[in-house]
Amino acid sequence: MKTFIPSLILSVFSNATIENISTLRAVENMPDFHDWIHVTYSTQTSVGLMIIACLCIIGFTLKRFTYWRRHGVAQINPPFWQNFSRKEKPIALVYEAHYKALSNVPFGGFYEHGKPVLLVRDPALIQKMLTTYFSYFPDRRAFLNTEKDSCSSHLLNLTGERWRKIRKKIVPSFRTPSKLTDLKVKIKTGIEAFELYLNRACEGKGTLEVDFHDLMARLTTHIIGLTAASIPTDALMDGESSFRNIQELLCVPNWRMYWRDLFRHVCPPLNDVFNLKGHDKRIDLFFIQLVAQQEEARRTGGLAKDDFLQNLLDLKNADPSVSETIVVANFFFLFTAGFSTIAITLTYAFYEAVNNIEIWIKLRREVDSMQQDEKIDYEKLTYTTAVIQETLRKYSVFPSLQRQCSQDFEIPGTSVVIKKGVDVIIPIYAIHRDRMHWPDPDLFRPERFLERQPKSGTYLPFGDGSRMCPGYKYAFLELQMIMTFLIKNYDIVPCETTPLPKELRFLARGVLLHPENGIFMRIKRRRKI
Ligand code: HEM
Repeated sequence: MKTFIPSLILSVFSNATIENISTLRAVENMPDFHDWIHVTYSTQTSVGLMIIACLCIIGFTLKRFTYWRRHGVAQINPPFWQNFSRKEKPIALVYEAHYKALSNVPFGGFYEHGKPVLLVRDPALIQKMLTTYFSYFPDRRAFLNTEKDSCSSHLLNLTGERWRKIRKKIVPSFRTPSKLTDLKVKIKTGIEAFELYLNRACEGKGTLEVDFHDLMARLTTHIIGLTAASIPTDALMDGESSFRNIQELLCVPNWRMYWRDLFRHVCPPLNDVFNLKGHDKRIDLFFIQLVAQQEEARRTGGLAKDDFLQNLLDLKNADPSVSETIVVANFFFLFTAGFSTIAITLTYAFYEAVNNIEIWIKLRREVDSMQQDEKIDYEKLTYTTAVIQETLRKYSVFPSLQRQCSQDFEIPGTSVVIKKGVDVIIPIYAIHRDRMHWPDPDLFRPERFLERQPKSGTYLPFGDGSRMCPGYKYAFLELQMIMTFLIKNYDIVPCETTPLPKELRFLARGVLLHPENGIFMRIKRRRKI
């Protein structure tokens, strides 16, 4: 076998074969024999070429899938096909499996769509990579063409100077104390509209059995409509909601998205060749039209509004380098981040609280002891805040943080160099459920946040460093306001279809930690006390 393949390859190109053929060509009055020789020759050539091609593929694959081993880093060897197969497992669990497989090392390598990716486990190293060594890891993995793709050139994907400029300008609109006070008023308006919607839905039977995730998504969509664009959305109206339909397209993955992602990951230049978009065209169109309508209405009405969109429009008017695409993309992202992350967190927080009567009683005691709504000091809601923190630990909405190495980086204390362009994954879902850092990690125990501060690098629901989530204060405020409103005014209990903890599944292929098939619960107006 050892000599068979090389001799076959040689025979394809060797003079001997050519000489034989020219001798035989002299026998021109023997057509059948000539044909036979021709067929044999072309079969030999094809087989030879196929073998060469196979050898090249095998060589290339072996080289690619031993990248980490060759660089002195422990690696996970998934079956080759798994690199390209459709992900049937939620990404949180895929990375958790890698995290566990690399349990003896501070970092290790794996392969995603054939590309080497570094998974970092050590909290101290993670902390440093996100903060002290930020200049080596300033950006996330970029698969999209932020120049051409309407909804992709937003903060999450932008890099370098373009990212810095936009972040500096839009972050104050949801972080400074005065802005947070304004936002509080808008969130309250949204909650009031929701109360009418919920009471209407509970009418008749007096109780409502509902997919709590869908209910929370309607509420948070309505609120982000007010805070981001000062518009009431149709999410709290009966019947079809255009906003919810668009969100379904965005959050529920399908085959088209899978193939698009695969092409993008395996061969990024295909982005440009086929002009691949990050999202369904209908999503792009929806947000392009929404921004254009709002811009026109504000120009003709002469009315600048106090919201996220106005901030982006002001930025575009003041700086010619800020394009319409940047405005649409960032508006799209704030809108999406603003509804989905908060709806998911609320769903799991209530799921845990209603399944644990002690937690529910403690929450209610704290909320009932507070003053009337207008005067609630959310800072003082220590137990409610601990429930939110514990929810974000057990169910980290973003299961991982991503970075890309921008210049060769030698990991301190080792001789391992992370090469420029290598992707880095920080598996926060797995870290948040590691018993080394969190005793009884599957237990929902808010008290752990009242007892001690988490160790640095072990609790990262909002990321860290200069790329940290700028919306975390706004998110906390909204979560606290919605939780106090619901706990104060409604009884929420599990129903027959509420999944047991062991039955709870996350949506496979989703970017965020969506519950699969929603979480049904029963909700009823609380009797006046
Ligand atoms: C429970 C709610 C939320 C969670 C758990 C969350 C989590 C995260 C995480 C983990 C990141 C990546 C951080 C990193 O790479 O270090 C991120 C980025 C981001 N988030 Fe949030 N987020 C939430 C709500 C929001 C809200 C309400 C907004 C705005 C309205 C928002 C806006 C952003 C933006 C703009 C980025 C990109 C920041 C950048 O790259 O400069 N997030 N978020």
